[in-house]
Amino acid sequence: MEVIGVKDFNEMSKRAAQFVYEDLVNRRIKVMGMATGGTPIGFYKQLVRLYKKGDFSFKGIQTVNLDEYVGLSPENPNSYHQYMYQHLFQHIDIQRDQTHLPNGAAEDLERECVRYEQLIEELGGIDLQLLGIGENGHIGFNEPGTSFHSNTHVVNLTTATREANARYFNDRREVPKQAITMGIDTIMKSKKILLLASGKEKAQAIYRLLYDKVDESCPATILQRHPNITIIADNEALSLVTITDRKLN
Ligand SMILES: O=P(O)(O)OC[C@H]1O[C@](O)(CO)[C@@H](O)[C@@H]1O
Repeated sequence: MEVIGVKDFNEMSKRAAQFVYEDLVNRRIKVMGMATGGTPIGFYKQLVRLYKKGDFSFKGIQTVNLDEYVGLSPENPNSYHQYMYQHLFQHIDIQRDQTHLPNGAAEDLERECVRYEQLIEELGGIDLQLLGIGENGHIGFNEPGTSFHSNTHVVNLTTATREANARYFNDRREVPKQAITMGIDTIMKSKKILLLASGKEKAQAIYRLLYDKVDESCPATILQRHPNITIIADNEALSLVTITDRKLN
């Protein structure tokens, strides 16, 4: 595991975009796992900037997102479909059939989970998965207590997660109670993982990810067992981490 410490959100976003862009340009990524939330917004902005400066094409690349809210159609402004369109897809040369997210509005959610898991397999698996981290150590929408053996599944969101995400909705009562998320096993099968963290609210989760016993009560601890993971985090998120454990920027 490599931990790269940077000054702030802006540096984290730039560093992460360079990291991914290099892999894209060198054709090390065919299938890229995308994340949503506040953390990767700067990353997407920087990735678009690099894309616009260079001559890289997204032709041949497929994207798969970690999760989507249950009950929101892809057209809903709060859906992760719209998030991805707004922050990335509309700015790059990628066609609709190259981008994949779970359908939170599917009639049969169980079947949708199976379809999504199979799709990832059929694409050949994820070459690079981008991750954020929840304050309680969740990854994707895998809340504490989720089995490490889980595949794509429906989750009941905790009150804490709904509260944390309420800032994106007009009314907190609109925050869905469920989501479809890749499971922990789905995430762990990715060939490479890049996790981003910014802000003091994430310090405890990063500390637990690095030092706690691997246990389902903190989903992110499983990442200690991933063979190829890089963490890019800012000073506040790394404030509980000893200096020798970071590669300083
Ligand atoms: O980046 P944020 O907005 O702090 O969210 C952290 C995590 O929470 C989620 O948005 C889910 O609540 C994850 O997708 C994300 O990794």
